[in-house]
Amino acid sequence: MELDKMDENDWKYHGEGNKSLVVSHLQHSRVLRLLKYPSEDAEQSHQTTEQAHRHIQNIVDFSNNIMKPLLGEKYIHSGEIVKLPLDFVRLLSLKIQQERPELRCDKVMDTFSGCALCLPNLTQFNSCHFGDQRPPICVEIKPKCGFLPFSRHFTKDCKRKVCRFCMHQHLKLASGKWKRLSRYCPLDLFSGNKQRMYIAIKHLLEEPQNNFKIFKGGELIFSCTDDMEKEPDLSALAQQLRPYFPHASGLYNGYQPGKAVLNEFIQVICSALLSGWDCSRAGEPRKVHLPEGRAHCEASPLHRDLVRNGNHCLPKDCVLARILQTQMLDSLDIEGIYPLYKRIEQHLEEYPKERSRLQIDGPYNEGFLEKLKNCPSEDDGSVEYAVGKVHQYRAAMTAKDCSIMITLARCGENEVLEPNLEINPSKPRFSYSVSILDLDPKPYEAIPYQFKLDSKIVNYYLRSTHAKQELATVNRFVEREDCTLVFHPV
Ligand SMILES: O=P(O)(O)O[C@@H]1[C@@H](OP(=O)(O)O)[C@H](OP(=O)(O)O)[C@H](O)[C@H](OP(=O)(O)O)[C@H]1OP(=O)(O)O
Ligand SMILES: Nc1ncnc2c1ncn2[C@@H]1O[C@H](COP(=O)(O)OP(=O)(O)OP(=O)(O)O)[C@@H](O)[C@H]1O
Repeated sequence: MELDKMDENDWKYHGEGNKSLVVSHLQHSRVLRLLKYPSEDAEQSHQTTEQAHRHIQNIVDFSNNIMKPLLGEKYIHSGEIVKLPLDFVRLLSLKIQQERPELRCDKVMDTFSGCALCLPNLTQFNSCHFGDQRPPICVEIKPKCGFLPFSRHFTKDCKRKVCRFCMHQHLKLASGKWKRLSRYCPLDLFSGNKQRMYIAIKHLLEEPQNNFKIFKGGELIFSCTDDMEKEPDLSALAQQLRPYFPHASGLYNGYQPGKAVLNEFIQVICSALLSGWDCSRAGEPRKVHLPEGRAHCEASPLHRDLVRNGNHCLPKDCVLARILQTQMLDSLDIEGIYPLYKRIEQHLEEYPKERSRLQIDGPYNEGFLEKLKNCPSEDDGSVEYAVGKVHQYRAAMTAKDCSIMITLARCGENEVLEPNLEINPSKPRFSYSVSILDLDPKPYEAIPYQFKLDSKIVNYYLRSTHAKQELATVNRFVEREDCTLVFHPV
C-alpha cells in the first residue's frame, strides 16, 4: 500500500461498531480501521493527530502485549498504524457515508487526524486457496460473557442464576435498541457441549442482533438489518450456502433442504470453535471445566435436563476456552471492583504522581502484564492489590466484548491438507482460520459507569420478570374465577 498514492475509489465500506469504522480494499486483502467520534461535537471532541496516534498505539500495544499472551498468538492480528493523507480520508468519509447503517450514524468517522490501523481482511483467506472456485465464507460471532460470575460482593442473588447477556436483553428491548428478545445464551455457546452449542448458534441465526454476521467472499450477506422489525431470511441464507453443502441439499429427499444446509453449516461452525488442539501432540486434548453452578443460565431456553446432564467442557486451546479463561480474570465482578477503583482514586488524590508508576493509563507493556499476573490472591489492603485486580478486570472486559472470526473455504476434491486444517473428514471438507478481533483496552474511567449500568441491568431484569410473574398469577386467578362462575350458577 503506497500511502502517498491513496485513492478512495480503491476502498469500500466494510462495517463498523461503536468506536471504529472499517473499510476494505477492493483488490488487496487489507482493511483500514478508523476512529469515530460523537457527531454533535465532532469539531470539539476530535483528537489531535498526536492524541489519535497515541490512542491507536495503545490499541496495538494492548492487543500485542496484554491480550496476545492471554488469548494465544495464533488468534491475534494486531495490525500496524498508518498515517493517511487527509484529502484521502475526507473523500473516503463522503464516499462511504450513504452505506452506513442508520443506527451507527450518531457518530462520525475521524477525518481530522489521518491516523488509522491497517489489518489483514479477516473475512478473506490470505493464503492463495485451494483450487476451489467457491468464495470463502466468514462467520463473525460476538459471544459476550460466557460464565455466571461468583463474588461475595453481590447485592442481588439473581446474578448467580441468570447471565448478564440474558438479563441485558430486557433493558435493550425496553430502550428500543432491539425489537425482539434474543434466545441466544452465551453460556450455551461456551459450554463445549455440541447440542447446547448447536442451539446457541441456531438462536444467533434466528436473531443475530450485533452478535452474528456472515460474509461471503468478503461481502456481508447476513446480519441484523436497519429494519429491525424484519425477521432474518433464513431461506435466502440457506440458498447462499447451498453450494458449500451439495451433499445436504440431497438429504431428506428434497424435504426442507434449507434446514439440512443450515444444520451442516452450524456443525462446521461448532467444530471450528472447538478446534485448536495441536493434533501432533500425543493423547487427548486437555479440557477446561467451569465450576459446577457457573455454566448454567436459568434464562436459557434450553431444556434443564440437557443443560444439567450433558458433558460440559472445552478443549483447552480452542478459541472459546482462551476467551473464557480471560473473561474469568474478572473474579470480583464490577461490585467488587468498584470499591477497589475508589481505593485507587483516593490514593491518586494523595499521590498524583503514582498514576504513571501504577500504569493506570498504560503503557500497555510487560510491566502492565506483570502487575496483572502477579496480583496477590488475597486483599492485603494495598493499592497494588487494587491496581492488579483492576488491570485484570479491564483485560476481562475486553475479552467479554471481542469477536471471533471463522473463515471457511471449501477444499478442492483432490486436495491434500495439513491435518490440523481439516475440520471433519467425514463431512464436506473445509479449511478454516480462526481469529479474534476488537481487542481494544476498556478505559479505567469507565468503571463508575459500568457499576451503574450493572445495577440498572439487574434491577430492570428483576422488575420486568416480576411484573411478568405477577401478570401470570393474576391471569391464573382470573381463569379460576371464570371457572367458579361456571360451577356456581345463581
Ligand atoms: O456493556 P455492554 O455489554 O452492553 O457492551 C457494549 C456493547 O454493547 P452490546 O451489549 O454488545 O450490544 C457495544 O456494542 P454496540 O455498540 O452495541 O454494537 C460496544 O461494544 C461497547 O464497547 P465500547 O464502548 O465501544 O468499547 C460495549 O461496552 P463495554 O461494556 O464492553 O465497554
Ligand atoms: N481485520 C478485520 N477484517 C475484516 N473485518 C473486520 C476487521 N476488523 C473489523 N472488521 C469488521 O468491522 C466491524 C467493526 O469493527 P470492530 O468490532 O473492531 O469495531 P468497534 O467499534 O471496536 O466495535 P465495538 O462496538 O464492539 O466497540 C466488525 O464487526 C467486523 O465485521
